[in-house]
Amino acid sequence: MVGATVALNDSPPPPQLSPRAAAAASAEPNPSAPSSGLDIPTPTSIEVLIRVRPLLSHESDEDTRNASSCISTLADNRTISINHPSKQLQCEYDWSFPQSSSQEEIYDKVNSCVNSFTNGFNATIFAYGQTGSGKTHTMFGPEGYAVQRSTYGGPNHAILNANAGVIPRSIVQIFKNLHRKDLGIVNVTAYVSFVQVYNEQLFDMLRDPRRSSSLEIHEEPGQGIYVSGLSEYAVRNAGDCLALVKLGEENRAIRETHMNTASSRSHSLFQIIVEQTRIEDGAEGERVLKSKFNLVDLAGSEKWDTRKERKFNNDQISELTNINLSLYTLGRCIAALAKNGKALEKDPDAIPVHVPYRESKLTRLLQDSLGGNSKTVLIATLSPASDCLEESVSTLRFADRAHSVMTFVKLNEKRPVDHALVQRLQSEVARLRALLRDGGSVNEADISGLTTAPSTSLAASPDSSSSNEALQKAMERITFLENDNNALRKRLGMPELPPSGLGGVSSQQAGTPQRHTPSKFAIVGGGNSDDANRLRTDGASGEMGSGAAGQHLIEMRASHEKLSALMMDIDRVTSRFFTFEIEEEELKDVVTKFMKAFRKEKKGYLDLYARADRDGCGIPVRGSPNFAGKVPRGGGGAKVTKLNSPMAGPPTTFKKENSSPFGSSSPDRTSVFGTANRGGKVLGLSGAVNAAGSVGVAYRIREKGDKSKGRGPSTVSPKKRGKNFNANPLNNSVDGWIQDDEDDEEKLRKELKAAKARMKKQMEMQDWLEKKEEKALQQLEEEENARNKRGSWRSTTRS
Ligand SMILES: Nc1ncnc2c1ncn2[C@@H]1O[C@H](COP(=O)(O)OP(=O)(O)OP(=O)(O)O)[C@@H](O)[C@H]1O
Repeated sequence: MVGATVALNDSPPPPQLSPRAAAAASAEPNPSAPSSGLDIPTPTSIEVLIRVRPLLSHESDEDTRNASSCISTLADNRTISINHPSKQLQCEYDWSFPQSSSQEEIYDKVNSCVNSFTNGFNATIFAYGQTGSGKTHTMFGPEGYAVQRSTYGGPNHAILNANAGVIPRSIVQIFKNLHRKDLGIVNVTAYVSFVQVYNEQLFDMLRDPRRSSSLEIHEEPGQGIYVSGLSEYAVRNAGDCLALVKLGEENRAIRETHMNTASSRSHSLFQIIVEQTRIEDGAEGERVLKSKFNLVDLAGSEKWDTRKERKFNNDQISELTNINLSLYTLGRCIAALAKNGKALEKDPDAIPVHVPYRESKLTRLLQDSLGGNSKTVLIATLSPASDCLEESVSTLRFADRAHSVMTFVKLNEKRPVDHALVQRLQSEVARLRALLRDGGSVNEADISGLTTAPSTSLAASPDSSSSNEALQKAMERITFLENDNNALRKRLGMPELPPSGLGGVSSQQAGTPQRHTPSKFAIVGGGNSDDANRLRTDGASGEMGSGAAGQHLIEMRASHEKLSALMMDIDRVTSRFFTFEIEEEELKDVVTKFMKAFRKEKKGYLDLYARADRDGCGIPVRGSPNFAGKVPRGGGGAKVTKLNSPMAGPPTTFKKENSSPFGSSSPDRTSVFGTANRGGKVLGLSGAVNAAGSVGVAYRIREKGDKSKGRGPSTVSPKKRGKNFNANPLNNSVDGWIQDDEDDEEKLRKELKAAKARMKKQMEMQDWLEKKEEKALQQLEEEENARNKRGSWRSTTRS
């Protein structure tokens, strides 16, 4: 359990909050801080909140369950206390909510996660707990929680009732944030999707109420994990979003069980993706942020009760088995991730154990949230009833493990190339070249305005040796600018320019105590392309000038190229794994090999930087006072912008249909600002409402590969999408096609037959699962022991 835990009875001694976890928790990125450096993943532990709901009347009813309340929270708001004749236990988490907690109090504790999301970080909030323990109540609100939608659809018109849960509250906060004037947001688009995992199959909750077309999960480099075929609705305001939540809830698989009159039989994932462009005061150029927010309401775990077995029909058996199976896999993933976190803490080169994400749809869907790039909060819900004690302890154990899991949070930022800056750098290089050719000296004023370049003083001096020194520095500076310029050109997709040669001198020339003239430079490089090529070749073989910076840059460039090649190799082999061309073992072997080479090369690269720094080349290096937080690339201290970020987005395009029944089809209606304001000023909010009074929300569909299509709902063919597909999610009546009853009956009969055939197996599986869980945990222990003995292999906890 987190922090100090007092074990009162038979519970094992509590693990303390690890130093690494504590450090990581304090190292959590500050979303409102300037972006620089936040694209470096920050290890952050999953935040664990526990909520104990009140005892319900049917639980305490003497004629039915006659249960008493045996779980409470202590005044420190962290400790959960179990007080039952068979078990006494106290354990501490990040926060524990007492039975009397309001929905608002719960939300207040996750609000920072919502703010992180709107500031460009991926975030996840998920509710876990026994069936009937209050997950849906916490995430959505109790049945009938009223959310008023505005006719105008502005964020402040979405009025929540006090019972509204985390999801509706988050939505309102998200749109409030996106409309803040001080964040420099000039354009923003928000997409919403809602998917459920029912019987190990994925269904679109917004367009497939009858669960007729199951969807597949895919992963592609640069895009992460996504559900192919899932509709993503472009929402303009909180009102749109809340209407979709409500619709999705209506389409969720629920059933009355002995524990809950409306028990969710599927795991649901409500996802919001926000793509925003910001232009901040005083910042160079615009930033594009793209972040994902996952709000997950899991189906509840439930023990197989043999006394009630007879009352279960085939569907129930199938649901229960699948729910338990996926939660069991979730538990194993959490256990493996927790082990990896602890092992890495002890030994950074520890070999991670396998995390079985692929063994269930749920864990595959949540892979990023559990061990990837996401700030994650777990809300574990408990019933205080004495007859739920066993399940409650099991939930607490799960929560405890979850807290040891590290995710790696980073800002999902893309800084589009600033063409003006490139132009300025190019003309700066040209100007410096001209100055040198004319035999003039270069002084500080000549290079003003280039804040990212090395700040070498180039004051002119009548003394020939110091002027030679100044010249040397000027040449180093030119090399720097040329490299920087080429790095920018590369990002623009433009061909690299050959080195002019002005930035490098031979050892002989460097030692010449005379002012360099244009003709001298012509000997080295002279700006003509042949010479430039020669220079590059010479440089690569180490003959290029003895100017320290020139030499360092050549070596660093070579090292950088090797590192890039290794990264590409790793990327290639990983892609092959995801396309099932190679097995996990092979992946591990190859990656181990590459990582070894990579580490070695990286060390050399950092050493080069250190040497360069020592030699006074003005290149910031880790540990030196001028290091800004990351190793510069492209041969200098210029600010590095990560273009190859995972925010490349799904392979989708957005298309609007003129004939859309969703009201206006103006091209701006997908923007939260509702205006054609890309890069311009915000003109206001769009609040198009169609004649029927339902807000029109267009959507796009994620497809595998790059054949994505955006569609207007009116163009979707019922046959293509399945006959029960609801084409218009916000129209309450299912518009479209008429059911073919006979076909359905036949289909149902077949399904029933198949379910019967599976039933026996599933019941056996139930027993087998419990045994397997024990075995898996034992195996993890063994693996950890073996790993401690074995050599070193460093990796992340990602599977
Ligand atoms: N904090 C709470 N205060 C009052 N009632 C609550 C609270 N939490 C849950 N309940 C009530 O308990 C019952 C079960 O809650 P809920 O449906 O949210 O459970 P669940 O964990 O989502 O169950 P399942 O996994 O079966 O879907 C509901 O009637 C709900 O209104």
